[in-house]
Amino acid sequence: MEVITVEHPLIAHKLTKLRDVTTDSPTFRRLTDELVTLLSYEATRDIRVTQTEVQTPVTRMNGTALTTPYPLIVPILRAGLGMLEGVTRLMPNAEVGFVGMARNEETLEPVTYAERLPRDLSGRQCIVLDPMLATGGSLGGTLNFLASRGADSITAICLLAAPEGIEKVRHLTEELDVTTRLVVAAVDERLNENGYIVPGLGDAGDRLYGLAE
Ligand SMILES: O=P(O)(O)OC[C@H]1O[C@H](OP(=O)(O)OP(=O)(O)O)[C@H](O)[C@@H]1O
Ligand SMILES: O=c1cc[nH]c(=O)[nH]1
Ligand SMILES: [Mg+2]
Repeated sequence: MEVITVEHPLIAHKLTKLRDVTTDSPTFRRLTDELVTLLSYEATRDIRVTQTEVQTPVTRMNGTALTTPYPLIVPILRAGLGMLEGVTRLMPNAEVGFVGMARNEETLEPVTYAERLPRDLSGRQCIVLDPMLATGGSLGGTLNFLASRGADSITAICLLAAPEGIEKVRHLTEELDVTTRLVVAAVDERLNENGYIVPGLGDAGDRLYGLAE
């Protein structure tokens, strides 16, 4: 699995604001949206394209069009939903599949409560959205769903990742034999005893949408 940490002053600035405990929900949502749009620039670098002719006001020329079908966009609910608009704004015609997972905060294992994905993803590129890659259980489970339906190239966009989660997902993708890239704004130090990313930004879902229960 290729891991791309996008180093850019705008990303570092917005991520710092996002981490700030005093940042309120509306600002957190806006910053998440802006960050995912910036990360998408790197995450879509290997998106498939075809040549197309275009008539300019002056002449005809060879141009570029995204190959259809576009990559399937898959936000992992809840927190991944906060990243959806930032990607679909760039590819308005892309299809969206959904995976709903909530981590059991005692076992740290993800529980899947929703799954709405196309049955056949043979030969399809997919872009998975989740702000946090902590133990890797949630992203790993989603990669399993996509690979079992035949997806052949998966890019995950995360805001923060822990080294422990990256290693777990790396092993899994070797087993699954699916080309996977991770595009991330920062790789943090570690997980704490509660499975939270340190220094991190807290619970991304709660900061976007309020306490779950
Ligand atoms: O790598 P992991 O250890 O699986 O942890 C990461 C997951 O935890 C968070 O979701 P959460 O379970 O809090 O659900 P939520 O989005 O509804 O808040 C986050 O958005 C990831 O999906
Ligand atoms: O730090 C973490 C770990 C898991 N999920 C989050 O939202 N934050
Ligand atoms: Mg949460």
